[in-house]
Amino acid sequence: IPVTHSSDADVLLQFKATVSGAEEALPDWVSGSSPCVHDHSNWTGVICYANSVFGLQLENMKLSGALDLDPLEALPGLRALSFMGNDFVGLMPNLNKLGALKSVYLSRNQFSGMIPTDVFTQMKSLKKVYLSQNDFSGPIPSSLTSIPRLMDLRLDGNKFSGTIPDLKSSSVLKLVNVTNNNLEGPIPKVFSKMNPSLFAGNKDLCGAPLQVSCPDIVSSTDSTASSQQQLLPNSSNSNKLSAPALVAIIGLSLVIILIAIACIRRRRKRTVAEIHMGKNQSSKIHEPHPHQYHADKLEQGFSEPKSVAMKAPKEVEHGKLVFVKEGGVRFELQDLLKASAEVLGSGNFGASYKAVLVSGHAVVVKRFKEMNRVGREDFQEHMRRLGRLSHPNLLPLQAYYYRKEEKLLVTQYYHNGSLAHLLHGTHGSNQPSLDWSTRLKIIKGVGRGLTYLYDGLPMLALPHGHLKSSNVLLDDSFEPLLTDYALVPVVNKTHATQVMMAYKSPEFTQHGKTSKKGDVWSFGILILEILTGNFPANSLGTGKAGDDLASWVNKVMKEESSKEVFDKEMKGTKNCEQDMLKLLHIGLCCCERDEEKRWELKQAVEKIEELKVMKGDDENESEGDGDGEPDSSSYASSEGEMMSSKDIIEDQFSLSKDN
Ligand SMILES: Nc1ncnc2c1ncn2[C@@H]1O[C@H](COP(=O)(O)OP(=O)(O)OP(=O)(O)O)[C@@H](O)[C@H]1O
Repeated sequence: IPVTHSSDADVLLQFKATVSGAEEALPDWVSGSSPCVHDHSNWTGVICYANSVFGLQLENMKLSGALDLDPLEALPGLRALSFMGNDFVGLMPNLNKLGALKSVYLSRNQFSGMIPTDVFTQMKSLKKVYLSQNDFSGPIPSSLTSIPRLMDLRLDGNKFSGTIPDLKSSSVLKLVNVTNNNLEGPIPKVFSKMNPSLFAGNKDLCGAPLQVSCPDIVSSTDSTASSQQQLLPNSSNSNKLSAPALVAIIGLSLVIILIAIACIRRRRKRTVAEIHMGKNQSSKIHEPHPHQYHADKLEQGFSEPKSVAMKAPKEVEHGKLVFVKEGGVRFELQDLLKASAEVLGSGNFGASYKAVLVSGHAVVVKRFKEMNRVGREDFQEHMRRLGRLSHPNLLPLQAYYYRKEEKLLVTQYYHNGSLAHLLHGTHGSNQPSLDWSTRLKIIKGVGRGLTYLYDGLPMLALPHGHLKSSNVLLDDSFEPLLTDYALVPVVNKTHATQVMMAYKSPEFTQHGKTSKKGDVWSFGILILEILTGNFPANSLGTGKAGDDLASWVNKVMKEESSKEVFDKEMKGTKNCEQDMLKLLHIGLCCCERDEEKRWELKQAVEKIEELKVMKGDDENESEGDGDGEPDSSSYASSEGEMMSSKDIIEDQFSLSKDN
């Protein structure tokens, strides 16, 4: 039997002995057995390739204490390490002896202190460095600038201070996230085109992409001064100006002032027109026919957002935003109104705007009409309840504004947008269609978020109530975040029954009653939408019974073949067909028309969790990520929990290919 060299086992056992909590978390790491057998992992959290250990994925295992990586030096094939979501403390572990690593994931621990400047000096192969949500302080280590292939750097949620080093040496850097630190000074030019929200929540950062200009530094003042000297007559010469020259200068200034006034007027007009356009779109969206809804939705919801001024609701100027969570960035309603805003779309309740505050913090403000089911006090109590919820797959509510006629709910902005946008919107060539492993990861996350809502809000008849693909946002690593959840108790009943997803369920449309399984039905539709790539128009409108997505899937499976059901744009499906069929079956069981026979959420989620997130190995997966590697879609590369062995295997492939 081809097994790992005994030395790999010895090394891992030696490492295990240094980690608190490993005894309970890694019971199958025992002497006498082997971490890899026939190329497959035989020990928890060990990833194997060519019968040797090349990855450790020890995430969310309650491991604690200091992390000493030195014993791992003796694993020649080691390329990826993930310890995310544990309770490790102390200084940043020493990576210097692990020079061949390609990915290091240490997010969501309690590492602290300054990171030595030279920690990454020997790490020439690193591509992904995740240090988010720890307690690191001091400057961002400058040795990061010496990593030639660094693609993805996450430093958010720490206490890094000082300036951001200029990472221009890494020509392939695609994403850097430094939100919520204490950074200051100019943002290096190389990041000027990135999303401003990736720099939000810092002490004093300035320059593009933020809309905060940096104070003049001496050299630029000097150069401005010298260029001014060239353009304007200096004082000693000014006496010598002739009368015609003076007339020309005054005339020119007047023309410039007139042009500026004209531009400001035109700009104002355009802004007002754009606001009107937003209103028209929102009235269009209430057209009764479901297909019309789809077409309008695609047209307005998924197109490029437009810049507008966010209009203050009447009297809003005097109101106060109420923040529902401790900590985090604080701002006033006035700051929101002053912020530059874009319409993201007009939904069933009102428009949603993206607003970028002067600090660079990007938020979404959703205006809710038809939200008067309860009075002010009960509304506030419900918002506080929502504020107490916390789960990686729920978009947290940050703040709300209450006024009888209209409410505003404020959440963080996510630049990847919604699942609906990714499935049905137009995406450029740099954003290929979602692959199988990413789709499964999204469904798993939605299931986890729903389970949390069911456990956290047992008193609600419909804990989500409005689950659909435009209410599933995606973070940078394509982890899903549910939004617009738990609003049924505060939405006017008639409006809720007309527009909210759970009221489109068969039991409500046929018998006018709701049950907790209404959310399961929406989940089933969402699963089918994700697998087929078809927009579930009928589940949103008043489609005939038997004319919905589930019936379509059943029909195609019966009359043609199950293969025909799946989205043709879904890549990475090779060798995953069994799991795809299983998931399709789970989706159908959640869509069962007979509520009695329909699965419980728990059952569905357990079945989904049994499916492993593994990337398929389609030969035709050719979209590169810019450095000639087979790991095509940037989003399939994992953020911690979903880092599959295949992901890491592909890292290994790319490494051997690069060398
Ligand atoms: N926090 C956010 N970050 C990024 N995009 C968002 C955010 N919240 C909403 N969006 C996007 O803005 C668009 C409009 O959302 P909105 O919630 O107003 O309408 P909807 O989800 O289409 O319909 P409904 O009102 O029925 O929920 C959608 O494409 C949605 O995905």
